[in-house]
Amino acid sequence: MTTQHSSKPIESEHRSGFASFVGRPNVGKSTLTNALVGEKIAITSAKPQTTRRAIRGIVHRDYGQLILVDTPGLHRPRTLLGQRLNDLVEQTLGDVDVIGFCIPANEKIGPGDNFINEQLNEFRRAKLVAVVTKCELVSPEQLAEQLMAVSELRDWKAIVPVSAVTEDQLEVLTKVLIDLMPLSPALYPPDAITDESLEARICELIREATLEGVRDELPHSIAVTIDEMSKRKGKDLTDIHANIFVERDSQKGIIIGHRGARLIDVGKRARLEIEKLIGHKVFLGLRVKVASEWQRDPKQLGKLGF
Ligand SMILES: Nc1nc2c(ncn2[C@@H]2O[C@H](COP(=O)(O)OP(=O)(O)OP(=O)(O)O)[C@@H](O)[C@H]2O)c(=O)[nH]1
Repeated sequence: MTTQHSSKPIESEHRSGFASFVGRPNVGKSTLTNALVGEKIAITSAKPQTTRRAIRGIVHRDYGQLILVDTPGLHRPRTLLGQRLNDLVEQTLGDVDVIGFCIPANEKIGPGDNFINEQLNEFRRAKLVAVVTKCELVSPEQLAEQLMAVSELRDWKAIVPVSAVTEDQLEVLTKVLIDLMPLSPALYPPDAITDESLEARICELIREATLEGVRDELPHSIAVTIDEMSKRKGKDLTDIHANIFVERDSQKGIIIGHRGARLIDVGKRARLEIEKLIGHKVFLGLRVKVASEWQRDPKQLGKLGF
C-alpha cells in the first residue's frame, strides 16, 4: 500500500511564516527588506524613522515562503503619531514567528541597541535572530569583533552578517529565516510580492522623493494622499493627482522651493519611480497643503490613513 504522503516529500518540508526586522533608526531595515524581496517595497532614506507602515514583502523559495513585515521601529513616542506607530510595532512583533534584530557592523553597540534588546524580552512568541548589517563597510577584523559583541547580547537562534548593498549573504539570511518558520504550505500566491495596495505604494514613493534633501525636523511632518488616479482611455498613460501634507506654512515653502523648483524636482523623481512600478508613463500632479499639527490630531491622522 502506498501513502499520498510519501509521494510528496518536498511539500511536507515546506515552511512559511512572518518575520520582522527591528533596530535603531537608519540601521538598514527597509533596504534589507527590499533586497531580500528583490523589489522596492519599503521606501528608504538617509533620514531616520521614515518607515511608517507595516508592509509585507514576500520572498518565495521552493522550500518556503518568508513574509517580511516592515515596522517603524521602537522609540519613545512624542506625538500621537509616535504613539500609534509604537502600538503598530507592538501588535506586529507580537504576531511574527521570527524577529531579526539589525545592528550595523560599523557602529558600536550602544544604549539604543540595548534598549531594543531589552524590549525583545516582551515578545516571547518569536524566535530571535541577530542580523549584522552594512558589513561591506568594515574590515574582517572589525566584523569579527562586532559578531562577538552581538553574541554577548543574548542567546540568538542565529547571527547573520549581511550587506544589502553588495547583496552578500542575503541568500544565507533567507535560508536561516525560512528554516525557523513553522511547517506550512505557502500563505501567498507565488507571484505576490506585497499586499500593500498600488495606491499606498505610490504614496510612499512620493513621500520618499519629498524627503530627499529636507532638513531633520521636516520628515515627520510629511504625509501623502492620492486624490485621483485614472488610466487615459486607449493610452499607456496614468494620471495621478496627489497631495503632500505638511504641518506649517513655512514647511510648505521648503517643499515647494524657489519658484517651485524643488517641487518640480520631487515630482520628476517620484514620477520615474512610479513609472518603474506600474510599467508605463505617468502624469503626476502634486499639490502641497497645510494640515496643521496633523500628527497630534486624531481626526487628521485618520484622514491620512494612520
Ligand atoms: N553601506 C551600506 N549602507 C546601507 C546598507 N543598507 C542600508 N544602508 C543605508 O543606510 C541608510 C538607512 O537605510 P534604511 O533601510 O532606510 O534604514 P531603516 O533601518 O529602515 O531606517 P528607518 O526607516 O529609520 O527605520 C540608507 O542611507 C541606506 O542606503 C548596506 O548594506 N550598506
